[in-house]
Amino acid sequence: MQAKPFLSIEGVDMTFKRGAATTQVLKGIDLTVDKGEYISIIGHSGCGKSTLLNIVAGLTKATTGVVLLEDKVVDQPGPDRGVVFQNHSLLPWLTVYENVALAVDKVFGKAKSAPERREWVMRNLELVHMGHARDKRPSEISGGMKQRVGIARALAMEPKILLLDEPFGALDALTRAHLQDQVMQIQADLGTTVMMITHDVDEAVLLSDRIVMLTNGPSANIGEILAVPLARPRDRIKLATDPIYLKCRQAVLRFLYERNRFVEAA
Ligand SMILES: Nc1ncnc2c1ncn2[C@@H]1O[C@H](COP(=O)(O)OP(=O)(O)OP(=O)(O)O)[C@@H](O)[C@H]1O
Repeated sequence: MQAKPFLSIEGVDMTFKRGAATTQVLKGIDLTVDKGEYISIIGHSGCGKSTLLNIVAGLTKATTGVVLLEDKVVDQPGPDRGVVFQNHSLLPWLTVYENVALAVDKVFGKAKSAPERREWVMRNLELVHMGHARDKRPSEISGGMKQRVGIARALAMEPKILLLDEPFGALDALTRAHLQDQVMQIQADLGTTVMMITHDVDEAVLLSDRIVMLTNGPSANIGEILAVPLARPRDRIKLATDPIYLKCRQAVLRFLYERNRFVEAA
């Protein structure tokens, strides 16, 4: 008998209704993700990437179809799915430590003692190298640092899967590269399963085990899935001339700019 998939998206359609108008955004999405896999979702603006991630997060209910995480139906948000958005969602009146502690207390309030929870908050801040800024408020740290705290907060809930919605999209190129390396390191250390939305072809190839390419909407579906057979750990400088890297990069570019060229809606 075949093993059950870790995450399974089955026959997902999504139609939004506004008054008499209806728009079908996603049509017939089927995807399975293995435990420990790093999956990227790529596609042109407005094709439905965030909608798909929100359905997996339990923030949006699919019109038809089902999402199963370890065989359990996803029908609401839960701590087994840690979500990080492009723009950090830290509470501005709390410190870095308190932002993470809020999530930890909510999830582990009963299971861990107060000292254990404090140690766990700090361990997760250290994981993203933010322990030194524990007493700062979000307004006192950079955009990249805020994203790192957001990642620490998501990881501190010990989610089964990390859902990243363009987590590096608002960052400058150097900060972005630094954070990509950190996320790769964390994933190698913890074996986290990740589903990440990105617009960035190099980011998708560098980080992913597989790249899921969505066709243009309306009624977007999965046009192609590309396996990225690059050994880990991955080094961005060495990969810049690696023939497998270049071949994967070209395959994604071809999909996006030849077969599914972006057409701006009228
Ligand atoms: N709550 C909603 N109500 C109505 N339409 C929506 C809603 N959420 C998303 N849409 C529409 O669904 C389509 C897909 O949006 P979505 O944000 O999922 O795309 P995306 O691929 O993530 O875009 P981008 O790359 O620009 O972030 C868009 O046309 C958007 O206007």
